[in-house]
Amino acid sequence: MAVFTPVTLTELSAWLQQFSLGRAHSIKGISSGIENSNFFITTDSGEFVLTIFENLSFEQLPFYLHLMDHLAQRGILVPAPVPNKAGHLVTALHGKPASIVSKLVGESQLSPVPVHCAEVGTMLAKMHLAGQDYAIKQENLRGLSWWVETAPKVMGFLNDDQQRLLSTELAQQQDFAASPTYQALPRGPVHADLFRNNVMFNGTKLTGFFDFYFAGWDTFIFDIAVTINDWCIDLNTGELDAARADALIKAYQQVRPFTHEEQAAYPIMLRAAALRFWLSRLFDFYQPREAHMLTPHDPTHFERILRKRCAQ
Ligand SMILES: Nc1ncnc2c1ncn2[C@@H]1O[C@H](COP(=O)(O)OP(=O)(O)OP(=O)(O)O)[C@@H](O)[C@H]1O
Ligand SMILES: N[C@@H](CCO)C(=O)O
Repeated sequence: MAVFTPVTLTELSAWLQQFSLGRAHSIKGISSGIENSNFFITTDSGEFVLTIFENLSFEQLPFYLHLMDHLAQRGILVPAPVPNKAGHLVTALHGKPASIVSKLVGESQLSPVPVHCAEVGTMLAKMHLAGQDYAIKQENLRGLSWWVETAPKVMGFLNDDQQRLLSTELAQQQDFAASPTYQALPRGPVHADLFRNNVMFNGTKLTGFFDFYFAGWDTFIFDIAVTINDWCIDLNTGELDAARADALIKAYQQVRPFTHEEQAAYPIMLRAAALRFWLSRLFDFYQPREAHMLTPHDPTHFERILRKRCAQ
């Protein structure tokens, strides 16, 4: 279970006094996350999710929490952050930044069909539009600069063929990032990690996007590519499923049509999105942090997706 920072009910009860949520009834660690320590908590006011941030700083966090607040106020289905009595969305718990957000109803749809992908496409486009007047700017911390910084740290663990793939793809992404097409891509605050396990559904109805802690300013088409690379592929082969990808893109474009530059950038952005998660998974695999029974995600999954997207 990936709880890096354990919290007891007694500790929660004391900490919760700064909120207007009444008494704490229960706390239960959530095992599925790999980035932060997450807990379902029950209080006099109902059920919430408590997150202790393991990597993000007090300075970086307002971007994510105010973004969720901004989006929620514009009708995008996302968890609402709960302020403490002083109005702060982030406060220290065990010396680390922590926050409470509302608990979404529903469950993850891990075997999506086109109707789920269409729901995701529609909400993603609405989210991109709703974020356009968001005032706080913070770059995608897992963007190109991080790829350049991280590649040398994992290179020594790779075989020759993998090293070639990583170096070549990184160079091509750097070239593309310097191109006029890339510079002209529409951008804003994006989720940047909208995988199947970060969306809730009730049946075929989408009930929320969550886990915004990799969000940042980046191109909308990168966000779309990250989403397609998870929602619209066969997990066993890495092949794109045309019916699911078409459903997602068509639904997205009914709300926000692609620009000419986005059409052009789509194939290389599918590769960029695969590279980003290959790298982060390699990094987590070879440089693991302390956690109670953490199981890192398989890096070869995104290596295979990257190879497939390159071959297309
Ligand atoms: N607001 C929420 N409402 C309901 N469930 C939530 C909420 N936030 C998190 N969860 C639950 O907690 C689990 C882990 O949360 P989350 O994905 O945010 O963790 P994480 O550490 O950032 O993980 P990862 O980066 O691997 O996705 C989710 O799969 C979901 O079941
Ligand atoms: N979605 C990421 C985990 C970080 O949120 C992955 O599957 O590698």
